[in-house]
Amino acid sequence: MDSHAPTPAELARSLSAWAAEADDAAVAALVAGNPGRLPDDVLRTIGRELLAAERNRLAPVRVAYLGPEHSFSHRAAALRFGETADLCPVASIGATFDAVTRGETAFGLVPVENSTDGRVVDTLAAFARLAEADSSPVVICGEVPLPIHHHLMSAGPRSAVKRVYSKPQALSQCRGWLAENLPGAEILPESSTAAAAARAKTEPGAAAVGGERLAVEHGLTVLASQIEDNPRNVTRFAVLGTEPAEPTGDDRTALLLRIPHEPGSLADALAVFARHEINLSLIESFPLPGGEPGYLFFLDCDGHAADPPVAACLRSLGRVAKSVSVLGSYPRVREAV
Ligand SMILES: O=C(O)C(=O)C[C@]1(C(=O)O)C=C[C@@H](O)C=C1
Repeated sequence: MDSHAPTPAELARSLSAWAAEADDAAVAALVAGNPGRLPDDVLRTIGRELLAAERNRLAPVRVAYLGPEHSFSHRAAALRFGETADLCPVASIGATFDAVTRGETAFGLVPVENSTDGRVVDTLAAFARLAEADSSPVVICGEVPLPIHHHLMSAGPRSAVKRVYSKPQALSQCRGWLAENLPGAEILPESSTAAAAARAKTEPGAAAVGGERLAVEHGLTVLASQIEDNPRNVTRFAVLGTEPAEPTGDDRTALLLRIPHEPGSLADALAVFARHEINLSLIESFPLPGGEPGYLFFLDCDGHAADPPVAACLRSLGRVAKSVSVLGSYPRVREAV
């Protein structure tokens, strides 16, 4: 018998872990039986928000995200935990990890990879630090694939734009459009799309690249819409938490692998996945922290670390790698929301 009564924080964590999957099933059923004239996506949003509001009423959940408000990370956090959750903006991706590590928030949302621009370096660097520290309680317990549409916004007219600010990943996702349409403008980094919009509001000659909501909230004019180079631009966010997610039968596992810096060691590691018939959906190399020669490899594979085939694969991998860290196993979300 479990004699330990859950604390409010534990209750909040397990409620929201439960609710994310339950929401998916409940909302799918609601949409399948859509009785009225509301479009399915509107019904889906209402269903999700109502369930999240009830969950947050029972046990409010705190979630850290790269702010300020109305960044894409904010959007991903609101989609996953509801607008009624206690959504806490922080200044950087590293600070999102810190908030969860220190228990200041139960969860955090961080961008991992983008369909146009690839990996988000700050996030991989934070995971690399986490694996080095190996006592960290932080795990990936979910994912949010979010369609990303960028807009050029400013307080002044397009003819006055001399500088364009945004997060480097956002600027890179619009690289072609910016080169073609604003060849004379300086392209400058900001800590987030939301920070760029705040700057565009006050700095003459400045424009920002970011989501439409930023223009509304800051009273900026949208000078050009949907300027991303790839119309199917999607960023996948990881949900950070401290409770591992249970297997669901359709999961993904994120791994960090350190292998000997010698010929054939990557091929040996990949051969283990082939032998165990485990499919890989991501592989990224990353320089070792501290400048040692060699690389870390981030891998995503199908299945949960507790599934017998994945567990067997991880055991074999342990024999060819210097170290294998499981960053988290979590339910796969197949469709961007
Ligand atoms: O700047 C933001 O709005 C963020 O949430 C960060 C971020 C990222 O770094 O990938 C998230 C989604 C988009 O790809 C662009 C920017």
